[in-house]
Amino acid sequence: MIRAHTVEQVRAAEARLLAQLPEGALMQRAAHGLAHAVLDLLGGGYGRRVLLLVGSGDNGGDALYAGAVLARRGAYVEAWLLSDKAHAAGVAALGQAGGVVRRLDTSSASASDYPTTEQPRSSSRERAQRATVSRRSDFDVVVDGIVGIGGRPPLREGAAAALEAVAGVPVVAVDTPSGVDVDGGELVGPHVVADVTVTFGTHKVAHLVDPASTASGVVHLVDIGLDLPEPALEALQPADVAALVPRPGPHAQKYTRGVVGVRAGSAAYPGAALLCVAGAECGLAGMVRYVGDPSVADRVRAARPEVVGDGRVQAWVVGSGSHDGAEEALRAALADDVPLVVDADALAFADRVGAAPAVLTPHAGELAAMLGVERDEIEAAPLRHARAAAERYRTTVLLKGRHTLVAEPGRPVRVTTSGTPWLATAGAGDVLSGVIGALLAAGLSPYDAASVGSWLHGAAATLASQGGPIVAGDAARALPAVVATLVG
Ligand SMILES: NC(=O)C1=CN([C@@H]2O[C@H](COP(=O)(O)OP(=O)(O)OC[C@H]3O[C@@H](n4cnc5c(N)ncnc54)[C@H](OP(=O)(O)O)[C@@H]3O)[C@@H](O)[C@H]2O)[C@@H](O)CC1
Ligand SMILES: [K+]
Repeated sequence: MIRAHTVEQVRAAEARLLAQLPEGALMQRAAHGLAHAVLDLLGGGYGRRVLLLVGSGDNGGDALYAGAVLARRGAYVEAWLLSDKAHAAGVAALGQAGGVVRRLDTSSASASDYPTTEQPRSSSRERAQRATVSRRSDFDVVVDGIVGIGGRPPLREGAAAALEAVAGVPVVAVDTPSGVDVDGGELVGPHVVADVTVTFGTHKVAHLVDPASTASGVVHLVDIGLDLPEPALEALQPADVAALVPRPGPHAQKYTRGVVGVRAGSAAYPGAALLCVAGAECGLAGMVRYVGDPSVADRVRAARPEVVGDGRVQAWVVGSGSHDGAEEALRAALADDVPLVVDADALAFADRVGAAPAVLTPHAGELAAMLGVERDEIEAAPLRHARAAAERYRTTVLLKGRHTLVAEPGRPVRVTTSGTPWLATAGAGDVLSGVIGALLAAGLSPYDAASVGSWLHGAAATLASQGGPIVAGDAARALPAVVATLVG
């Protein structure tokens, strides 16, 4: 499991550990992990050129100490101090290791080596640009030590200008890409876009949740020994999914494995029925029933002879392509008093679900309609809105996206990081709702069914895609192979 904690949780764990360790030990752990990640990226230290962007806090301290390690490995290391409060011991350590320190907030284009003398004031943007514009391509890497968990977005003007001046150079962010909203994963102004983020102790929410995760690049976690509580967020990994995927016992038969019923599709949208059934027929439940428009039911049976008609089920999937039959389909499914997946057209009636165990599966547009906000508000803050919907409906809400979120009151939000951009294709959601329905029928809780289903769907799409285009049915067809790899 990959876990992400809030700034407050990290600070509390850090305080407990700091009390047990010699002064500076924690920062040294962080800095060495950071330095080694930079060495890995550069393929060594000797002859490499490293620029440190250093803010006023310990994030800059990490960068400076890592810079000292790199300088001792033969790298040319230059630090631009963006604040006159930069970590003093770190500055001294870098100087002793042979690094060059320039104070961008007090010096001009002819930035002199640390210590500098006070220069006439000009705007921070001008100073940064003058000091950097001729050198932007000289560096092999920029280490972003501007702000970490103490930062308040967006990035300040001087820092943003320094970043602009080195655009195009690969960036390693220290702990978090500076300027992102660390706990919310939102992007509210200028921020660093990192190629690699080296973080300490635990992941932060912004590393996993969109849109901020797009600014984090590859995230490398350095263990510094923090003892942490239940996370705010978690991302299932293959071993976690393998532990949760239902398997038939030695005496299993179709009914004990669970029967999933599909009330989806309509004469107007027969394809949704076929795709939802394709997901439900992933093999994780013992049997699939289809109930719907007779002409659609004929097509489902013609395509999938294993599918049977109405009868007892352990879970229902309702709403994909149901069109104007969605309300009635939901009413009929609720009457059975079994867990259900509420998708697409049925989401408009999600209030009727009440206390029934359920997974609501909106995309951003559908969630916007449910919460009465604009779609772009959801896209700018998916985590906040997924949580709000889970509270509002008191149930499990799966918000589809590049990194799908599963929120349930009182539980860490689960984020899906399997998948491929090629999965953004018509009908993918229909397949997903069918897969989740199968997992519910097999006995998983709504929270596990939604997060495991989403992970399997993403992994199946990645397998089917092989880096190229796919259609929704390809993901459904690849899903058994993904499960076989996991449980084999
Ligand atoms: N916790 C741990 O376990 C460990 C933590 N460690 C490291 O410590 C880091 C946290 O350090 P931190 O607390 O000193 O805060 P940090 O993020 O460096 O900067 C905050 C200062 O920046 C400023 N500032 C604020 N917003 C800004 C903006 N938008 N744009 C520009 N400047 C802005 C503001 O100062 P101001 O200028 O307002 O006085 C604020 O006080 C953490 O991320 C990790 O790297 C590791 O060493 C070891 C283990
Ligand atoms: K940073």
